[in-house]
Amino acid sequence: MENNKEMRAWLDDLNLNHPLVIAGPCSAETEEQVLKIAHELKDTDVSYFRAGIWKPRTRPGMFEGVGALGLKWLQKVKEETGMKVCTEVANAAHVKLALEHDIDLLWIGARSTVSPFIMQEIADALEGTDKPVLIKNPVNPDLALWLGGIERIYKSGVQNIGAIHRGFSTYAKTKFRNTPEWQLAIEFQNKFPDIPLINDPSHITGKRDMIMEVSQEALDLNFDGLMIETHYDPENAWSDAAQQVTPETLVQIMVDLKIRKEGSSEEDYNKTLNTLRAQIDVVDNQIIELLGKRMEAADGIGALKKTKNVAVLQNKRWNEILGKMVIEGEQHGLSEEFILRMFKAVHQESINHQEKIING
Ligand SMILES: O=C(O)C(=O)C[C@]1(C(=O)O)C=C[C@@H](O)C=C1
Repeated sequence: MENNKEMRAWLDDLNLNHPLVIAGPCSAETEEQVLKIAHELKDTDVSYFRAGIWKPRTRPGMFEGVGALGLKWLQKVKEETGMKVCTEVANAAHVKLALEHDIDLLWIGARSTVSPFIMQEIADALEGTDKPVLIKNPVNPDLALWLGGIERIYKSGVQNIGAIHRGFSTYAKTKFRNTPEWQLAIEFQNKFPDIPLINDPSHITGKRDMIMEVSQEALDLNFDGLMIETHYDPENAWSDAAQQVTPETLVQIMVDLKIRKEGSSEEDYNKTLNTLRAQIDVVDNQIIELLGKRMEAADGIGALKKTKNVAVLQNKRWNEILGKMVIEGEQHGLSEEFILRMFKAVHQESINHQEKIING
């Protein structure tokens, strides 16, 4: 699969002057609930009304969605509000039913994207459809698996394609429900700049009061749109109650979000930008030179350890370095998270160098 300008045609054809907005409840609960939310979203920036009807839940016995009945409610939303509608599909039977009910856009969830077998089954069922199909990232931060899933759908003749970034599972406790790992989204855009990329702040944050900040970060990183779970009574929603916002809050978020331009043609801006970029280029070269010097010293240590048969890993020394660098970093406005990530990478490179020498 190669990047291709046509991949974003379905989005460009909407001619929006704002990011694409997909909103609606996590789950369709009742016909009244679906229609009430849809009417509240009707005259807003929302282009696609969403509602989950087949819900993949972590444990059995939880509310697993109303099933095919919900497709009729989505059809009613279309008739009554004129909004396009969308839902998640997780197997060939879902695809068949969704297409039969003329659902306008389908998405594939993170728990499906992890499985090449289920992705192939869904791809085969979608063959040749002109409905846009959006593929959520797999639960684990694996860009190749995400792209592989998209490729399966694309290869079955689905031209109108897109991706949803919903964050990634992690064992570590973080402030997110699913950590965004923004680097992965950036890499995605570098490889496929024309596949529309939609951010899902609801699943990334798991908390409604963080949705604004994550949505803004997504727009700052050139995302094409947002999918935000919306319910008139979030606290009493049948699923994901903590992360849904009311239609009023959604409208306010859309007003408050700053939409960034790709660049500016103003001369002053470009002059200053170029000066600052030149500074960055100089510093980047210095960093590389210094890292090279650091590795030369590590090579020396490796050679020395080889003569005395001493282990490469020296945890006491390593912890001293980390502790000192975190404090030093703080004094230079560098976050602990960054310092830890950076020095762990430096340490690993040093170990790799020494391994070569000691076992060479
Ligand atoms: O000080 C050492 O013994 C080293 O091998 C250097 C170094 C480092 O790169 O800073 C690398 C490996 C050890 O775990 C500790 C520190």
